[in-house]
Amino acid sequence: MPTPYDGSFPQFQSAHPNAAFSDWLVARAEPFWSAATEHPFTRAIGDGSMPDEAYTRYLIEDYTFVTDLASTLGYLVAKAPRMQSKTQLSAFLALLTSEENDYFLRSFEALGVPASTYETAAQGPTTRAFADLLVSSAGKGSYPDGLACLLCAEWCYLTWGRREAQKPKPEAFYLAEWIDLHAVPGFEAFVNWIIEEMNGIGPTLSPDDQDRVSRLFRHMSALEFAFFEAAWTGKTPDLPEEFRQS
Ligand SMILES: Cc1ncc(C[n+]2csc(CCO)c2C)c(N)n1
Repeated sequence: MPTPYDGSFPQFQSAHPNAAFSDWLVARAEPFWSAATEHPFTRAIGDGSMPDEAYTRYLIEDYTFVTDLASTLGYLVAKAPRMQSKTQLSAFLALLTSEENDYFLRSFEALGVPASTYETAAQGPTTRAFADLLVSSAGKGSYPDGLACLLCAEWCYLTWGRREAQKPKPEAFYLAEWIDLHAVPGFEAFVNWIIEEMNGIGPTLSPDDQDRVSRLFRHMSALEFAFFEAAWTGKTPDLPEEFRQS
């Protein structure tokens, strides 16, 4: 696994003249960024080795989390400084609250999960920590704080989605569609927009704000890893020491 870069953004730019702010965020988020985007769970989605039990655990947790993501996007629409940004974020919010719900319902049916289970499921501790960081950063923090968390969540999914889309399609529709959803051009365009938005704003922030944004992106990367790990193993993973009290 790659080791983290621990310098500032200007230091990173002197060493890598073509580097963007988002490249610095990824470099600072290692080894968690790679551990999340290359998690065995993400490879199993595309290679036919996914146990039903693990995928069921994952979807039940993810279904609860999508509600929190919708709240996050609401905060970001409110805080975005420009109309063009509000347009992008609200279009994604509309997608998230319509088509995606249908995917979950069809998948639960195929996996034999009754509505009484997925409608009332309480979030496990990892999902709660993940959703809390996302919602509180967007709600209580600044626009760049919330954007950094959204960037991590969506870019992580685009990264594994594009990789798994190179493999032959899995038989189960819920696996094939989950890959498609994260590898289609519309999703890629949205993630590229978040990357560009962050690359535009990041360099204008104070050193303290840049540092905080990078710590949020790093913390989110660790929680994305933990989210896959919880689904994959059926156990709650311990978070690394550095994230325990923040
Ligand atoms: C834990 C977790 N992290 C990120 C995503 C990514 N994500 C959330 S909504 C959405 C839009 C289209 O699916 C995407 C990519 C997820 N699902 N679950």
